[in-house]
Amino acid sequence: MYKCYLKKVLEWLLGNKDNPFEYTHHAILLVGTVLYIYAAIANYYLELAGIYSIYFQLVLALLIFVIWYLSRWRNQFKKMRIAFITIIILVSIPANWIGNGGSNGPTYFVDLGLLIYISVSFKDLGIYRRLGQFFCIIIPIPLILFEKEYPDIIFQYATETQKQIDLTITFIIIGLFLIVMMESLSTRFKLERNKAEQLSKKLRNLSEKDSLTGLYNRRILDKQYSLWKTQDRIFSFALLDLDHFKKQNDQWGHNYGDDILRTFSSLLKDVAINNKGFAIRLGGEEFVLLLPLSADGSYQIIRQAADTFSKTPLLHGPVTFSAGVAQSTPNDNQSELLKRADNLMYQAKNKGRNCICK
Ligand SMILES: Nc1nc2c(ncn2[C@@H]2O[C@H](COP(=O)(O)OP(=O)(O)OP(=O)(O)O)[C@@H](O)[C@H]2O)c(=O)[nH]1
Repeated sequence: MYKCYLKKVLEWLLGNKDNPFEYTHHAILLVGTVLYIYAAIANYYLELAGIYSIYFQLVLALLIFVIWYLSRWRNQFKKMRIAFITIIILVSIPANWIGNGGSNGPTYFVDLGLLIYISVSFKDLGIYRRLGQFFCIIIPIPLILFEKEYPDIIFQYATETQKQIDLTITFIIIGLFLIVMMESLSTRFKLERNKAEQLSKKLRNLSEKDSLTGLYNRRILDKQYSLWKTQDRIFSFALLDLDHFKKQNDQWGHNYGDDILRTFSSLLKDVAINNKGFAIRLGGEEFVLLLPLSADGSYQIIRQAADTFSKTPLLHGPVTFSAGVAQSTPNDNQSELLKRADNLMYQAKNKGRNCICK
C-alpha cells in the first residue's frame, strides 16, 4: 500500500519508469532544485557566502525547477535537457568555481559528473552531446586563467577543515549521482535487451512458422531432416493432403477452408508433440509429419489421426485426408524420400481417398 502510493508520487514527479533517462533526468532536476535551496539556506545561516551569492543560488533553483516543469508537463524533454546542461556548464560551474575555492575546490568533481551524464544520456542529441562534452573538458582552462588573473574574486576556504568538508560532501553527492546514472543506464540496457529478445523471437517464429496454421514451414523440415539423417535415426516422412478440399473452398468459401486448415493443423500439432516429431505445412492443403518412428509405427499413429479427424465436428460435415508414409533409408536423400511419400500419397488418392499408404 505504502509502496504503491510512493510509486504513484514518483511517477507523477518523474514520469514513466519505462523511460529511464527521462525518469532519471527529472529526478536530477528536482534534486538539483532542492540542493540549491538547501545550499542557499545553509550559506545564509552559516554565513558561508555573501547575500548576492545566496540570491544567485535561489535564482538557479528556480530556473532548474522551471526546466523540470517544462520537461515533465509541457513535453519539452529534449529542449530542456539542452537548456539544463547549458545553464550548468556556462553558469553553475563557473559560479561554483568562484564560490568554492577555485582550483582548490570541488568543481572538478561536478564537471566530471556532468561529462559522464552528457556522455551517457545524450546519445540521441548528436552535436549537442559533442558540444557538451567539449565544454566540460575545456572549461577548467578558462577558469584557471581567470583565477590566475583575478585571484581575489575566488572565494577561499577559511580553514583546511572547511575545504575538506566541501570536497567530501561534493564527492559523495557526485558519487550518488553517478550510481543513479549507471542504474538508469543498466535499466535502459535491460529494457532494450528484452525488446531485442522479443523481436528476435518474433522474427524466428515468422521465419520458421506458417502464419495461417502456426505449424512449422519447409525451413524446419530441411533442418530437421538433415539433423536426423546425420544422427542415423529411424524416422518416417508422411505426406498428408486433404481430400476434395477445393470443393470445400468453392462451396463454403475461402474462410471456411481456412478454418478446416487450422483444425487439421491443430490435430497434426498434437500428433507431432505426442510423438516427439514435427508437423509442417508444405503449402496449400499439403502437410508433412516427420516422426521419429518406423513406417509401421507412423502408419498406426496417422491411422488414429485419420479416425479422429473424420469424427471432428466441422460446420459443413466431416473432411478426410489421404497420406503416404515413407521411412527414411540410409541411401536416400530428402527429395527421394519426399518423392516416395508423394507416390504413396497419390496411390492413396487413387484408391478412393480417406486412405493411408505405406
Ligand atoms: N482456404 C484456403 N484454401 C487454400 C489455401 N491454399 C490452397 N488452397 C486451396 O486448396 C485447393 C487445393 O485443391 P486441389 O489441389 O485441386 O486438391 P483437392 O480439391 O483437395 O483435391 P484432391 O487433393 O485431389 O482430393 C485449391 O482450391 C486452393 O485454392 C489456403 O491457404 N486457404
